[in-house]
Amino acid sequence: MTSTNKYIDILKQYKTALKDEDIAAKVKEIIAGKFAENNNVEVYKTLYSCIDLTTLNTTDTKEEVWKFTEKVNDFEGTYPDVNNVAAICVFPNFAEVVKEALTAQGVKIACVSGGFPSSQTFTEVKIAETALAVANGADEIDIVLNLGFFLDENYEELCEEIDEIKHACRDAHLKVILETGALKTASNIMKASIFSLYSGADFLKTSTGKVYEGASLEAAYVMCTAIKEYAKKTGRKVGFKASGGIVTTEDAVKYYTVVKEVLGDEWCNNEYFRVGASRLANNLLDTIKD
Ligand SMILES: O=C[C@H](O)COP(=O)(O)O
Repeated sequence: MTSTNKYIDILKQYKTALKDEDIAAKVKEIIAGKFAENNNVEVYKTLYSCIDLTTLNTTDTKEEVWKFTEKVNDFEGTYPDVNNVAAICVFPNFAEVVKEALTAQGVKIACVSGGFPSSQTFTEVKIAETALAVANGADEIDIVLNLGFFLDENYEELCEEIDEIKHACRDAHLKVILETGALKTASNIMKASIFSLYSGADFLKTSTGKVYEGASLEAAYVMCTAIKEYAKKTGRKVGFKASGGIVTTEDAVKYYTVVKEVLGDEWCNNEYFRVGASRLANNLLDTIKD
């Protein structure tokens, strides 16, 4: 068997021929039936603790990243019954700054890597960037799947590259971003999810929040379905991260609702669910205070 066949055989174990209109109908049904029961302050608090608080600006400076981290430190004890965010997410060259500034307990350092956000660079560069981020303090690495390989159906190189980056992560968790806005169809999103899962992803993440359309509930539904089926077949639980354009409490509760309905309560905590966002945290706090 050639190694290309190996990847085709993996796909055959899953239902990958999905109709976009069926997925849209399913999501509509879930939100109509279940959103209201999750739209409460306890869920807002859980969501706050699932945030990967993100700054990914071309203009970010060391001083700004330091101040950004201090805000997370200052949060401790401000709301005694609200846990801090899950992680601070920055460009890899700022891992060291966050590591030095961070005093808040339990908050992880997440770094985008691997030629983020395009993923268009040499595999060797992606590996080196990842290894440097980890050496500088990253607990979590967010990379973008190589969409060029995916669209070329070059599944072998696609999966091997993720696997090599996973090794460079050592003990750090690897999140694989599918860039669902570029993949467009539910079938593509399902296939990209499966390849990422079998290449060692610890989390599947929807989007970079750059250039392409960000997260969608339909993409979340497909990715969570892949995670569920994969967990059933292999016994390995992989997390889900929604990111890109998630701003309001209502947006966040909708993603929580999809995760809960597809994956269940076991996934509704920051070990298995994250929301990557630069603008959500204060909105959630405002709704918690009201
Ligand atoms: O990974 C996180 C995203 O880049 C955040 O996107 P956002 O700025 O739309 O919240």
